[in-house]
Amino acid sequence: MSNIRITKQFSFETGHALYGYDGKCKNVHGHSYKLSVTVIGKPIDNTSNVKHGMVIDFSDLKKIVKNEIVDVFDHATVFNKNTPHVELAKELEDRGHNVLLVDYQPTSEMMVIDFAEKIKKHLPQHITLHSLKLQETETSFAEWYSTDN
Ligand SMILES: Nc1nc2c(c(=O)[nH]1)N=C([C@H](O)[C@H](O)COP(=O)(O)OP(=O)(O)OP(=O)(O)O)CN2
Ligand SMILES: [Zn+2]
Repeated sequence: MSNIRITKQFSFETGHALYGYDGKCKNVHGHSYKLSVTVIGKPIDNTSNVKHGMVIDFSDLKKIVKNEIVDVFDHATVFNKNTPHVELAKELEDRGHNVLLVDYQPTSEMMVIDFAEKIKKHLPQHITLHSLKLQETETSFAEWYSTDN
């Protein structure tokens, strides 16, 4: 049976600020992120399996990515907890805002690395994470490929 790549796409709205950056993205601002998740595996070849013909049910992939990423990042503001932004984060949290502290600079590169680790932990054994594409704006995106790592 051939190996097949399948992809599911997601979107979420997230705020962030790049502490120490020398451009406008040092300010708190937000993006409508688009995330494409591609996994690779062989379609199940067993007529008595309800998932016959599927690498992984798109809805099972959706559950993993929704639980691990979309529901966590959507309408949250992400700050690097290793910077003075942690004080701003605390103030916002105390005022009831949805704040997410991460231990990295929240660029699209670093977020996609984080997402890859989170998704890999929850995939069934016979499925491999092939790649992720995180689109921050219409013209900017970062990609993670298993073959590069
Ligand atoms: N390598 C990276 N560079 C930048 C990142 C990043 O995550 N990785 N992030 C930002 C900002 O957060 C923001 O995304 C601005 O990006 P940019 O593409 O510069 O956005 P613009 O709207 O100015 O782009 P246009 O050229 O107008 O489409 C900055 N850099
Ligand atoms: Zn940004």
